Amino acid sequence: MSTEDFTTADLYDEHGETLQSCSTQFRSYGGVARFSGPISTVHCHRDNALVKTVLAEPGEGRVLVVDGGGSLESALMGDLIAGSAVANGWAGVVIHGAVRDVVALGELPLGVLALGSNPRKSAKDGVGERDEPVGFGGVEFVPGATLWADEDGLLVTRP
Ligand SMILES: O=C([O-])CC(=O)C(=O)O
Repeated sequence: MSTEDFTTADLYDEHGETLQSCSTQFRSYGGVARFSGPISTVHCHRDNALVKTVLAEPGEGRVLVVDGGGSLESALMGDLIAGSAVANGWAGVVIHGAVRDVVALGELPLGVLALGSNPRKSAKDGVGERDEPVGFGGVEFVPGATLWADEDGLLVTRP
């Protein structure tokens, strides 16, 4: 399914509870509000080295789901890492945490959902896990599952 021809409400009406619906109220920071793709994950806490590494790899239309534990104490992505995601073909990034450089993020052709923003940067030690299931907002985000996001919210196929 391309990123232009769905709405999450129509998907829910068609597929119902075969889809998981995320109750976390994200804010959209990217230049693209509607996006979809297979999930990859990073789990980290106030350290974004893994986020940078993963988004520098070929995205092939994937969506990176970053579970930052909901911390708003420092940003897990700014315009440079997001620009790398665009250059490498990622469809979007969903961050259970904070971003920064929000004006620049809004000009990028990338879906970006986050809880909030903070100008403070994160550590670069590379502590965290990648491509393990993560969960928030009542949804289990399993690598390889499909995520759809638009102005109404975020849906994920059930594992
Ligand atoms: O480097 C960082 O920590 C995040 C950032 O500001 C960027 O991606 O531009």
